[in-house]
Amino acid sequence: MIEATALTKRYGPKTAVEDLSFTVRPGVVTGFLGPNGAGKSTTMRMLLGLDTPTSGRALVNGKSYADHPAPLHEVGAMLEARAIHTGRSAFNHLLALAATTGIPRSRVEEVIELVGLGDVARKRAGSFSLGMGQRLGIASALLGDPATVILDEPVNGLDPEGILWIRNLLKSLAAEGRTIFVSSHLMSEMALTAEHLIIVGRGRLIADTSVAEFTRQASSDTVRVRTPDAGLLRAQLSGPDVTVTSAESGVLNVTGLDSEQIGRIAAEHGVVLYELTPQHASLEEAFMELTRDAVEYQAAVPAAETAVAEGTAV
Ligand SMILES: Nc1ncnc2c1ncn2[C@@H]1O[C@H](COP(=O)(O)OP(=O)(O)OP(=O)(O)O)[C@@H](O)[C@H]1O
Repeated sequence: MIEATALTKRYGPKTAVEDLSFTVRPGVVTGFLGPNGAGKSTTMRMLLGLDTPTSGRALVNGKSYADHPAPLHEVGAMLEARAIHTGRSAFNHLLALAATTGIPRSRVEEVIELVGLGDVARKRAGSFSLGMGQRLGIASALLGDPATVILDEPVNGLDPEGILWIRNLLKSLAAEGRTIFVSSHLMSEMALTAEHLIIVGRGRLIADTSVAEFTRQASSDTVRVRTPDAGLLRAQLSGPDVTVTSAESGVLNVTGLDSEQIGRIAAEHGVVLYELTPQHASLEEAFMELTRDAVEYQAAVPAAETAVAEGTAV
């Protein structure tokens, strides 16, 4: 369990995290999402005692990181996958880490198998690909068999097979009852991996929601209708909450009625339909919309596009 309460971090005049409160529960993967510079890494560093909050509190399994007598058994983390001694083999890297915390050699062998590094464990970690480095970072995080696992952008730069592997691993760790908190700036990836989402922007909480709820809200209720009788159908689709727009000939975009209702009205009036499609905004679009104002370094949008986006005729 992770509990952040009114967490704030300032670096001089820069506020990286501001009054951030959330709870991460065991048993599900929780995604920590936000655009670049939103404060995800800073929050994770405070959870791990690597940064001191300016104010507020960060607890992992009921205590601050520093108050745990054996923190590696409580929380395993990967913040910087490449923070390893490149001259050492993966096996020796993990063995050295284990030795400092009284973890037996057998556990080192266990995590090497768990992350699929068995064949290369004796090779120098410096020769590892990005994916192998990520696996080694995750092996280090899991070494102490921790109840809570915190990973900062673990899928960054991985190939599809590596992404699928991490996704399945995180789900299985959560199914064992662990607390899994994983950051990303990719909504589409998190939607496939996480069950719950904490979304931040400019250091502040924007949303604390389940993936299912986020997906439901992201789905717009517009239905695209293609018909040779657009004028006739349009006249029949009236109602106080119904809006019909048309951007191209023979195509109507209808809100306020679902596809079944539109299909029935069309049938009643003998209108031929070529297409009747509910439209869904992509999760990535919904995420970008939600965090639009919180993006720190926005690309300049040409004036004409801004006008169109804001509904101004140009
Ligand atoms: N040590 C520091 N000194 C000054 N500013 C910092 C420091 N660390 C982070 N910041 C600033 O705080 C803000 C939050 O940074 P942070 O790295 O936590 O964001 P993030 O969400 O992890 O972003 P990214 O996805 O780019 O890693 C940024 O504006 C960053 O420049």
